[in-house]
Amino acid sequence: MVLRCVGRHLLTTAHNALGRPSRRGGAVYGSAYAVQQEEIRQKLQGFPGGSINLVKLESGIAVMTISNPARMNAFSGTMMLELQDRVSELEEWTEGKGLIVRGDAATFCSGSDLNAVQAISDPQEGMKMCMFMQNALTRLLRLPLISVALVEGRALGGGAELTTSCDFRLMTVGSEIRFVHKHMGLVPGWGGAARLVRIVGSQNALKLLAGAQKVDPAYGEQIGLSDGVVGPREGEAAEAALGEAEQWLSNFTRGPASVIRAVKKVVLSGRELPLEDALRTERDVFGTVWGGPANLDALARKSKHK
Ligand SMILES: CC[C@H](C(=O)O)C(=O)SCCNC(=O)CCNC(=O)[C@H](O)C(C)(C)COP(=O)(O)OP(=O)(O)OC[C@H]1O[C@@H](n2cnc3c(N)ncnc32)[C@H](O)[C@@H]1OP(=O)(O)O
Repeated sequence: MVLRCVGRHLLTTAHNALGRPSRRGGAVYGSAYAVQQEEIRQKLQGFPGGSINLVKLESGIAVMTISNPARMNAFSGTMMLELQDRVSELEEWTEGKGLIVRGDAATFCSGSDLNAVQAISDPQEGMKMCMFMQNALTRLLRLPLISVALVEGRALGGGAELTTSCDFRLMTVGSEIRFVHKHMGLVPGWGGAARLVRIVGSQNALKLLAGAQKVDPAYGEQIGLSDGVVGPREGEAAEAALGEAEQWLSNFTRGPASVIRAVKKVVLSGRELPLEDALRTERDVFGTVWGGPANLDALARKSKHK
C-alpha cells in the first residue's frame, strides 16, 4: 500500500494518472455531487435511443463507437449513461493501452439529441446534465490509455466537445469539427471550452467559439486541433479510416502496457497538475517502471537507439 501526500490529497490506495484513487478517480466533482447525479441519471433514462459500443482488441486498443445513426449519432439520455458505464469499464481494463472513439455510419456525432435538450431546458437541470457529461468526459480524458478521436463526417456541438476529450484527433477528408454552440445561444458545457483552450490556445479557441467556424482537416492541422488525415481514399471502403487510425495509434501503443500507461500518466499529470504535484506524480510513476520487467529486459538486451 502506498501512503503519501499529493497536493491536499492523502492517498492510501492504487492511483490514477493524477495521483488520485484510481476507481472513478478521474471524476471532476466530489461526493457532494452524488445525490444530484442520481437525479440526473433518472432524468436521462427518460430519453432512450442509440448506444455506445465498446470492443477491446487483442492489440490493447479499444474502439468505442457512438451509435445513433437516425440522428447523426446525437447523444440521447441513455447514451450519456452508457458513456459513463463504458468509461468505468475502461478504467478497469488493466491490459489496455489505446482507445479510438468514433461514430457509426461514417459520421462522428451531432451533439446532444435536440429532442432531449428541449425537454431539459430548465437551467438547473441543464447544469446537472452538464456536470454529468463533464464528469464522464473528464474521466475519459484521464484514462491511462492513449486516446484518439477518429472524426468522419461531422462533429458538431457536444460532438466537437467529445473530440477534445481524447489525446489526439484524426480527421478524414471532407470531415468537419464545429463548435456550433454560439448559434444555439450557448457556450460549451461538457468541458469542451476548457480543453479546447489547452489544445489550440486561447486565440484560436476564441475564434472557433465566437465564430462557430467550421474546422476542416487542413485548418485543423494548422491550429493543432487535428493530428493528421486518414482514409478512406478514392476506391477504399469506409472502414479503411478505422484501420488507418489503428495503425497510426499503434505507433504509440507498441510495447508493454505498464510502460505505455506510465507514459500517459506522466503526460497527463504534467498537463493538469501544478508543477510540484506533477513532479511528485512523475517520481511515483517512475518508481513503477524502474527495475520493472521491460526495464530489466532492455538492460539485458543492451538496447541501442541508433
Ligand atoms: C450546442 C451544445 C449542445 C449541448 O448539449 O451542449 C448540443 O450539442 S445541441 C446539438 C448541436 N447539434 C445540432 O444542432 C445539429 C443539428 N442538425 C444539423 O445541423 C443537421 O441535421 C446535420 C448537419 C447534423 C445533418 O444534416 P443533413 O442534411 O445531412 O441530415 P438531416 O438534417 O436530415 O439529419 C438526419 C436526421 O438526424 C437528425 N439529427 C441530426 N442532428 C440531431 C441532433 N443533434 N439531435 C436530434 N436529431 C438530430 C435530423 O433531425 C434528421 O432527422 P429527421 O427525423 O430525418 O428529421
